[in-house]
Amino acid sequence: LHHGGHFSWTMEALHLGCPSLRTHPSFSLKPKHTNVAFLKTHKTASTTMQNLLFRFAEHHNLTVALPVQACGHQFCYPRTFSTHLVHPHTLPPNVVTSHMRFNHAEMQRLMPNDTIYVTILREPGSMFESLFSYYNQYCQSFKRVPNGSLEAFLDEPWRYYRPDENDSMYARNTLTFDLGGDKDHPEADVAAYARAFVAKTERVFSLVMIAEYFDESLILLRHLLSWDLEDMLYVKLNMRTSGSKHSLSPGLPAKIRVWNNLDARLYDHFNTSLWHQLAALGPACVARELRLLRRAQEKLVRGCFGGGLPQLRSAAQIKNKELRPWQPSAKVDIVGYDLPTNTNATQPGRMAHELCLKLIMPEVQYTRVLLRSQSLRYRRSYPLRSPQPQQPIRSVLSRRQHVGMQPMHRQAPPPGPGPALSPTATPRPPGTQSRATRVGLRSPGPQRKTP
Ligand SMILES: Nc1ncnc2c1ncn2[C@@H]1O[C@H](COP(=O)(O)OS(=O)(=O)O)[C@@H](OP(=O)(O)O)[C@H]1O
Repeated sequence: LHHGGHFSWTMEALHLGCPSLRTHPSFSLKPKHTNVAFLKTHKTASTTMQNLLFRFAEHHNLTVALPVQACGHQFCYPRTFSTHLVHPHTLPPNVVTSHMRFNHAEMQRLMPNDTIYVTILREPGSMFESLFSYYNQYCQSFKRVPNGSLEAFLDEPWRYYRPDENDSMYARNTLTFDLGGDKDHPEADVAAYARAFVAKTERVFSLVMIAEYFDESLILLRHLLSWDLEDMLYVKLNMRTSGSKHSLSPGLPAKIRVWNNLDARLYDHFNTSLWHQLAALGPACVARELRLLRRAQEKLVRGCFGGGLPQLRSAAQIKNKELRPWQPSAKVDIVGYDLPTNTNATQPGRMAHELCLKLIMPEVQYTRVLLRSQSLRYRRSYPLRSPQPQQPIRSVLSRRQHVGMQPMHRQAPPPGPGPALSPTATPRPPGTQSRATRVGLRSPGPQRKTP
């Protein structure tokens, strides 16, 4: 997959008249941009995107900033991101992509100066329906609603919604919140606030992808980062079964937009700007790249699964535990995939099997695998350090906070003891407290997969 792809892909694209390739004939020689911060927003196809970035990072031997174990697989969301939430074995990073509440200043301290910032948004109607279904057992605003009715919630949202309680960020303007904004900005000057917030987001993020146009967004991303076609391949992750989805009755999408007014403005703005960027690339170029991308995708899927995509399965049906996606509650089915048992035999070697496995590996497991491999690499590069007993989390944090005031990307990995925070811990079931919670590191809400 990774042999000769860049050349043939670039030659094909050259025939398309893609402007960036015409004006930069040396495109194929341009090095890939490898410092990327992807803000993983909620329910926006961000897990599919994260998986693509994890695979890219592994393939190119890059470092991915991952959360300290006390944060789980995300940077202690919904706390605002801070560099002391980054695992020391994952420094200095090239890529960051785990869930966080965005904080530009802290990201600048963490990431190299030439980092390209990317995020993804989704149409508010389908996004809110997904949030409402996924978090119906966690988010109090949703739990209060009789019969779990989305219609009832949207008829009188203020009856059920409490802006300051745990998990309220899933119930209103979730995108704005994830981007670091004020989800409950007062109505009086909300239009001015929205304009300023959109402008600020545009200044920081070089590309805002749109979930409905995922492949088109990937093409823009490919051009932005000078990546290869092979780097953009994916299979969809973290989908609900059709039985877990509710179609929106007429009138609901409009109510959702009013309730999530800041997110709706963000979406409208960046959806328009996505199409401007695609127009600048040229419709013929985009159409051809889409065809090439999808053709390559089919080839990959055939290679991995011996035909089309394997049948989607609910978590309980998936034999390999490493491939079971996290389930938010008994009421929602998140589907995943199983690798055919004969994959090893049909592939030329272990690398291919590994690639197929990673392609469908859910977020929680992949984060754990990556932390383990990066910790190993870290220890190998400092072989003289002797193993130390586990330190209390508070002292680890104070050491890292002490390291604190420097930009982290300019530092060597901090010397000293081995991991105080084991990379092998499993995610905690909802509602249970970790030791870190008791020392005050964790977020206010219960520890679980996506929140
Ligand atoms: N490639 C692509 N294109 C469009 N949509 C996609 C794609 N991949 C995943 N999905 C859909 O994204 C939803 C899951 O989003 P996230 O992975 O961001 O969710 S999470 O917050 O990390 O749990 C989830 O939506 P719902 O099924 O409506 O819940 C997925 O079906």
